[in-house]
Amino acid sequence: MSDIEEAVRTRGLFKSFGQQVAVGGVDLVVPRGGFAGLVGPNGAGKTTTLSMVTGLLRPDAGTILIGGADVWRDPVTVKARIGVLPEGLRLFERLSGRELLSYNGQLRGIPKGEVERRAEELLRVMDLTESADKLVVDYSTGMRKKIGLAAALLHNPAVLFLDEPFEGVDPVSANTLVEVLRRYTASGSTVVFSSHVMDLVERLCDWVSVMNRGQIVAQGPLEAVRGGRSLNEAFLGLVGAHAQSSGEEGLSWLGSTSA
Ligand SMILES: Nc1ncnc2c1ncn2[C@@H]1O[C@H](COP(=O)(O)OP(=O)(O)OP(=O)(O)O)[C@@H](O)[C@H]1O
Repeated sequence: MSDIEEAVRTRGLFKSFGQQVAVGGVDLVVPRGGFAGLVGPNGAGKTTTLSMVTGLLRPDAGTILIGGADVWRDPVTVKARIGVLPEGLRLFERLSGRELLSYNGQLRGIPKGEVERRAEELLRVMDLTESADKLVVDYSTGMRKKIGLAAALLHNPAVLFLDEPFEGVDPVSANTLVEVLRRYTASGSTVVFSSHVMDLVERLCDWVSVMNRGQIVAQGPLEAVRGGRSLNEAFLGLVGAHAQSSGEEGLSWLGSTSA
């Protein structure tokens, strides 16, 4: 794949926190127009990788290109191209949903009338019109994810990064998010999202990167990574989860009461 066809390309990405190597030389690739899942067990380094890729955390070493532009050398170009739904979702809580979108649009330099038009459409598609004037602090988890996604989409980015977008989201809201994301990728844009939910990744993604202990252990088209198994089976094999789950030896005290 040439750099032109790659929406995201990291080389030798590295980050440690003291003695802890969080990301140990990652070459992440996501093809343009792909719907990509970044999966891995807790602590694998997904959030640290996405934070560096989106310009939120400076790498110790390595390079990151988004659509061929270097994230840390050319941050203005890259930030205009990307949308981010970060982990923990720190939003401006004292704004209403509508104000949040309006504020984001103005920060992005989009003309006011256009911001209003896009914001109303996004609120409608996300089923948030009735709550548009409520403060974000009073939103539920699912509503926060939806308004966060709306804010990340408002400037029509070429690449959208989502850290655990479906966590804590009910099936109805998850369905709305999926529909919006499908529509977005159908037009040639790229989505990269991290998740623990293999079924969802299998259903949505055409490209998968599997991380374990700060490394990419498998990466490519979904079918190739699965290799004829379910993604969950392939994942457990890749991250060595069978070896870790020595349930028969430990926890002998658990479940032994007979009250
Ligand atoms: N700010 C930090 N300071 C110290 N250690 C950190 C920090 N951020 C992450 N780490 C460590 O780096 C490793 C990777 O963490 P990271 O949050 O990137 O994993 P993850 O794959 O996103 O995990 P999860 O699926 O649990 O969210 C972990 O061992 C974590 O403890």
